Amino acid sequence: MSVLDEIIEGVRADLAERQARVSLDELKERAAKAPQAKDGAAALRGDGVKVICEVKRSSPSKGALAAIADPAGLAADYEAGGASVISVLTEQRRFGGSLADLEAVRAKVDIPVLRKDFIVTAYQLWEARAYGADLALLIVAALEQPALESLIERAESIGLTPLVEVHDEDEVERAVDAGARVIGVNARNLKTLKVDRSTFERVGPEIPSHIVKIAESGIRGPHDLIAYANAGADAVLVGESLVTGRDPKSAVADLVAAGAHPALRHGRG
Ligand SMILES: O=C(O)c1ccccc1NCC(=O)[C@H](O)[C@H](O)COP(=O)(O)O
Repeated sequence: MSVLDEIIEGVRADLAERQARVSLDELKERAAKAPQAKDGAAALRGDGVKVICEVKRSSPSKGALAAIADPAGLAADYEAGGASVISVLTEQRRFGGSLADLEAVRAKVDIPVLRKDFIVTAYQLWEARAYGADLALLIVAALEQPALESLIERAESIGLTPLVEVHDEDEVERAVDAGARVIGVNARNLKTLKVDRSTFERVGPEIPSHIVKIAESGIRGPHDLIAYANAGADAVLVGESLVTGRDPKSAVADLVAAGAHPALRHGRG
């Protein structure tokens, strides 16, 4: 069984437990009361390279990274540093996240919030909206094509921007065929968990220009952002280097400054 399969097995078990406690109708009622979703795609477009900052306590590849007693406070620091979107890992078993983290972050920041999880059912999309997310991650490798298509459609219909994650050229084709407007290329191989930063250089050019392109994983600082920008990224998604650093707000500000450098403007507008 691959790491992804193992993670999804745990996700499905936790999901069954939540579904037994909270009906879909209750979630929909809660979603109806949530603040209107912000436009996640718009937040990632424009001049320069935008920065998505992640609330990440632990990971299958590295184990414990940071305790993060106050996820909302961390997200506020990210926002103050100039982040365009906050990513909240809500998977519990391997990443130490929760829907409570998502709710707390949503209540604290004004920028769009991404629910980063292993979404395999529409119920999880309703959860995302009910707890205040504006974007939701859909991983192509975790979904058969009909499920990918229907989850993208459902996400859009309830106001969420789907961030569709790919790892290779075939997955880009599947994401585009399914109607993705925002695609993230993850440099972390989900079978080996190794990060290969050249993945974006290879896979990014396969993504049509009208789609927002995000480079995910392995960004250690401005030099990695610049490399991804030069390969055509509109945004980068950063977790580990921010949560393990001493000053997340300044680290984000350094990334944002690098991303706003006039030399990087590739004119998406
Ligand atoms: O981070 C992991 O070990 C991991 C393993 C299996 C599936 C997903 C995983 N991470 C999720 C992510 O995509 C990253 O948290 C995100 O791209 C940020 O990456 P990084 O800056 O390298 O923490």
